[in-house]
Amino acid sequence: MSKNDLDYMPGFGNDFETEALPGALPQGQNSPQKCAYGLYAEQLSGSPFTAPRGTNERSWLYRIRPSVRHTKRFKPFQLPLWKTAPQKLDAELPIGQLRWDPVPIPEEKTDFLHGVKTITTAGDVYTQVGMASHVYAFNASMEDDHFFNADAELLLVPEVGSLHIFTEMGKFDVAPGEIVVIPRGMVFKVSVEGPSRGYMCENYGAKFTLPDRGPIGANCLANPRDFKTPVAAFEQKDTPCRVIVKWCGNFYETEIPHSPLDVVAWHGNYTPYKYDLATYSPVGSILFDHPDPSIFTVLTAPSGEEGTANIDFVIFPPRWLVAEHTFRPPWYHRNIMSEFMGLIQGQYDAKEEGFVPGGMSLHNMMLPHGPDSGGFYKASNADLKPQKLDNTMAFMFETRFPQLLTDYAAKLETQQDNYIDCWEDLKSHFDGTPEGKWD
Ligand SMILES: O=C(O)Cc1cc(O)ccc1O
Ligand SMILES: [Fe+2]
Repeated sequence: MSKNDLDYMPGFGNDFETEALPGALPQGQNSPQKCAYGLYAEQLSGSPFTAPRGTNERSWLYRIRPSVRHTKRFKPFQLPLWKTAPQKLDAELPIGQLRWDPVPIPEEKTDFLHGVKTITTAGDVYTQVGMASHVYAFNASMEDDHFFNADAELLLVPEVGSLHIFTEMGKFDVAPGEIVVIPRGMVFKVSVEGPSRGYMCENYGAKFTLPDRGPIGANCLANPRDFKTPVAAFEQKDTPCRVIVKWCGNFYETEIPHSPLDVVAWHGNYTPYKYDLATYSPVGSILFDHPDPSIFTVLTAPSGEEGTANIDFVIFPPRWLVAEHTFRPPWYHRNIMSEFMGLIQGQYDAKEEGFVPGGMSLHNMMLPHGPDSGGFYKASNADLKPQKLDNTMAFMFETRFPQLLTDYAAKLETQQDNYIDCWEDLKSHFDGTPEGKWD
């Protein structure tokens, strides 16, 4: 392999092409009678063959062995804390509002797959709608184990520790502050240097794409060139390996005598990619009032119904607050969409205390929420000069479906029993006068 096998190509949804050995990628056709280097040609389809051009996704992989040689007989594999929708709604479990402190990172040797714990599931994997919100916490690399998820596209949001991800289509380094998206069906393994923690969204539905910008125009928000797809990289390893598969909520393993990461060249538009959240160019209110948080959407997974996302991935990045005569933090609200939030860094402006990096909150369909009492009084009395919100990076997995809690999440010892009390000190200021009473 060349020393540049950790290189990236810019662009979102481009038709890329890349080869780790010169001449490995056929030119002018997909299926030569015999491929260079004796490789096998294989198509990986991310959309039905007949999807409209704008959503048609597939890649051609040129590999040492075809994927059918990377899956032998399957036997069941257990990952009991990684759950899948549909879950039955357990009347004993709370619906929210809920908040948790960070999950501890295990001390015993734990790899990525065993580090995933499901917090909520939504929709239905069998009909390819909905999602799951997970946390991961682990400390060991997958050496000879590999994984692919037939159920979902994966969006990983690291909070502690960089992830080194070797996919069929190339290698990534993903640091906290960056995100990575791995398409449904793609084989990969995750390596780490030490304790690692973050969040993960499983998208059972249509792939994440960039939101339309409407009147914002052709620039800002997440710009396509800031998305990075790796160049081809492969390993030729003829020692025992395992492939673990997630398929309709069950896990299976299969043992093979070689590495499945053997793609020497590829071309196409069905690819993994990473994105640095610091390159997001937020657009906001520059005179008064507070826009809906959809203005901070990084990626959206459409549901088929216009404007109603299966999932929106939204961030709350560092930014200037300049609105005049305005209550600047999030307003109080109830929402038909369900909001799972996490914090990658610093503080969130609606919750200065209690919501810490690695923690999470759940504000489910139609359940009221908004700034805690401290935040409300501070913002109501603030001097409204321009203010820079620094040292902050929160995010939201927002879905049109109710997010059902797992038993694990409901019983997690880091759940804050007193979360609901953060609104306890919001008083009535109504005394019949237009000024109200504020003492
Ligand atoms: O609940 C939250 O904190 C997320 C959020 C932020 C905001 O500015 C407006 C609405 C909203 O749901
Ligand atoms: Fe909200």
